[in-house]
Amino acid sequence: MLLRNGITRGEMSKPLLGKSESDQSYSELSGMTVGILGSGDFARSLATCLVCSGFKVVVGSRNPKISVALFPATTEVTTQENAVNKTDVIFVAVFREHYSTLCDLKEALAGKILVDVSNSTELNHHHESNAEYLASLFPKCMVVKGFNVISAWALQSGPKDGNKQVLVCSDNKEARGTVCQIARSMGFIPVDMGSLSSAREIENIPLRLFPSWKTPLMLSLGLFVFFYAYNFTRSVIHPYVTKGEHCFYKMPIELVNVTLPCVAYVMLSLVYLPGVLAAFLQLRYGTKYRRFPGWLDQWLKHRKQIGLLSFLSAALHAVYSLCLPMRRSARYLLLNAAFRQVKDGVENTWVEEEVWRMELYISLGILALAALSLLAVASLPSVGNSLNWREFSFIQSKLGYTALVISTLHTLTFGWKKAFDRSQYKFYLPPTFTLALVVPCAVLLCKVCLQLPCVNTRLTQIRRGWEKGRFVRFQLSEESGLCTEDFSNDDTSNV
Ligand SMILES: Cc1cc2nc3c(=O)[nH]c(=O)nc-3n(C[C@H](O)[C@H](O)[C@H](O)COP(=O)(O)OP(=O)(O)OC[C@H]3O[C@@H](n4cnc5c(N)ncnc54)[C@H](O)[C@@H]3O)c2cc1C
Ligand SMILES: NC(=O)C1=CN([C@@H]2O[C@H](COP(=O)(O)OP(=O)(O)OC[C@H]3O[C@@H](n4cnc5c(N)ncnc54)[C@H](OP(=O)(O)O)[C@@H]3O)[C@@H](O)[C@H]2O)C=CC1
Ligand code: HEM
Ligand SMILES: [Cu+2]
Ligand SMILES: [Fe+3]
Repeated sequence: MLLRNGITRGEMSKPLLGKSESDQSYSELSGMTVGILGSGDFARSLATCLVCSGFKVVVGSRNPKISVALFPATTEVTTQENAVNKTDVIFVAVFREHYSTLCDLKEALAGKILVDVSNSTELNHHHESNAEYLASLFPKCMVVKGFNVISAWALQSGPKDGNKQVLVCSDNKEARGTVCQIARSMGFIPVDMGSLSSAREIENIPLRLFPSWKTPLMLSLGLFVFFYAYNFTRSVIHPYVTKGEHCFYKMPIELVNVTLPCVAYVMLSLVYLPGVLAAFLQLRYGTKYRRFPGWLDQWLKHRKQIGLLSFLSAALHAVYSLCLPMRRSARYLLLNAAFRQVKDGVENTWVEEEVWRMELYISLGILALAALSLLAVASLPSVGNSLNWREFSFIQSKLGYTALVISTLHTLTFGWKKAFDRSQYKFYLPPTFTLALVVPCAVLLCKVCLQLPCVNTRLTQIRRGWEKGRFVRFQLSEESGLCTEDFSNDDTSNV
C-alpha cells in the first residue's frame, strides 16, 4: 500500500514528462527481490513491510523450517546460502556479535549490497561502527548503513506512526542510491548521510534520549526546588517556629501553586534574555561577524524547550489556581472567618480595592496563558511549516514579549502593596513574587533600552552587515535606496 502511492505518482507523471530518472528506478524496483538474513523481530517486520510495498522477499535462516511460520505467506524462507544466491540486496537483521558466523557466505555475497540495520547497545561501544565492522568482514560487498533508526514496531505499523526518516550512508554511491529508493518505496524519507564513516553517528541516534531537553529540564527543576524551598521556609517553617502553627497541609497545593507560577514566569524571561544579551554583545563588538561565546550559543538554541517548559508550568499553575477554592481547607478557613465575623457583628467585609485587585490579576493571568498557548501551538512543526519565517518570528518574538508583559502585570497586580508591607517579610525574606520579578523586569527594561531610536538604528545597521571602524561591507544605497547614510569609519558612535 505504501509503495503504491510512490509508484502511481511515478507512473502518472510518465506520459507527461517522459522518462525521468526516478520513474525508471521505481519500475526497476517493483517486483525486485530483496533478501533478509535472520528471522527475528526486525526481520519479520521488515519482510512484512517490503511485501506490502510490492517487493519479493527471500529470508535466509539457520532453521528455515521453524522460521517459515513467522513470515507472511508470500515470503520465501530458506537457508542462508540459498537466500543470498537469489538476490543482490541483502538486509543483515542479525546482531553484531553474530556477524562473524556469516563468514561462510563470503563467496556467495561478493559484489552484493549488504544493508546493516544494527544498533549499538551503548554510545561508542566499539572502536569501529557496526557497519564498518561488517565492511571489514566482507571487503567484496557494498555495505550500506540504514533503517536502524526505525523500530521493528514502526516498520510493522507502516510509516504513518513515528519517525519517517531513514538515514542512509555508504562508501558506494550506487548502493546508497538503491537503498534510498527501497526506503522511499516503503513510504519512508531517505536522508543521504554520505560515506560509511557517518555510520557511527547514525548508530548513536537511537540511543539518545531527548538531548536538547536535558539542560532546560534541569533548569526548571532547579528553579522549582529553589522556589519551593523558599516558600516552604516562609509559609510552613516560619509559622511553626514563631507561633507553633502547623501549616504542613499547604505542601501539596498551596506551595506548589506559588512555586509553579514563579518557575513559569522566570523561565519565560529566560527565553528572551539571551536575545537581549546577544543584541548587547553585537553592539559592543560593533559587528555581527563575530561568534557569540559558547554558552550564549547553546542558550539561544534551547529557547524553544525553555519556552515550552514555561508554558507547561503556567498551564499547571492555572489548573492549580482553579482548584484553590474547592479544597476542604479553604472551606474550613472560610467558615471560621464567617463565624468570627458573625460573633464580632460585622455585616460587610467587602473591600473594594481587594476586589479590583483580584479581578484584574486573574483576568491578566488568563490572557497571559492564552498568549503562551498560541506560542506553543505555533511551535508545532505542522503549524510552523504553514507560516513563513516572518510570520513565525513575529509570533515567537512579539507575542512572546506580549506574554511576558502581561505576566508581569499579572504578578504586579497580584503582589500590589505586599512588597511594602512589613508583615509579609518572614525571617526577613521578602514575598516570593518580588524575587520572581527580578529577571523578567530586567529583561523588559533592557528590551525597552534596545528599542530606543538611537540604539535601535545602530543595531539594525549592525545586523545588515555594518561594522564599527570599517567601511561598509556592502552598499545597499545604489540598488535599493534603503540606506542613504554613509556609515564609514565613525568611531564616535551614537550608542
Ligand atoms: C511556548 C513557547 C514556545 C516556543 N516555541 C519556539 C519554537 O518552536 N521555535 C523557536 O525557535 N523558539 C520558540 N520559542 C522561543 C522564543 O519564542 C523564540 O526563540 C523567539 O524568537 C525569541 O525572540 P527574541 O525576540 O528574543 O529573539 P530573536 O528573534 O532571536 O531576535 C530579536 C530580534 O533581533 C533580530 N535578529 C536577531 N538576530 C539577528 C541577526 N543575526 N540578523 C538580523 N536580525 C537579527 C530578530 O529579527 C528579532 O527582531 C518558544 C517560546 C515559548 C514561550
Ligand atoms: N528490534 C528492533 O526494533 C530493531 C532492531 N534492529 C537491529 O536488527 C538486528 C536484529 O534485531 P532483532 O530482530 O530485534 O533481533 P532478534 O534476536 O529477534 O533476531 C536476531 C536473528 O538473528 C539470526 N541469527 C543469525 N545468526 C545468528 C547467531 N549466530 N546467533 C543468534 N542469532 C543469529 C536469528 O535468525 P535465524 O535463527 O533464523 O538465523 C535471529 O532470529 C539487530 O542488529 C538490531 O540492532 C534495528 C532497529 C530496530
Ligand atoms: C489561567 C491563567 C492563570 C490564572 C487563573 C492565574 C491565577 C493566579 C492566582 C490565583 C495566583 C495567586 C496564587 C496564590 O494565591 O498564591 C497567581 C499568582 C501568580 N501567577 Fe498566575 N494565573 C494564571 C496564569 C499565569 C501565567 C501565564 C503566569 C506567568 C507565566 C503567572 C504567574 C504568576 C505569578 C508569578 C504569581 C505569583 C506567585 C506568588 O508569588 O505567590 N500566572 N496566579
Ligand atoms: Cu508497508
Ligand atoms: Fe560488545
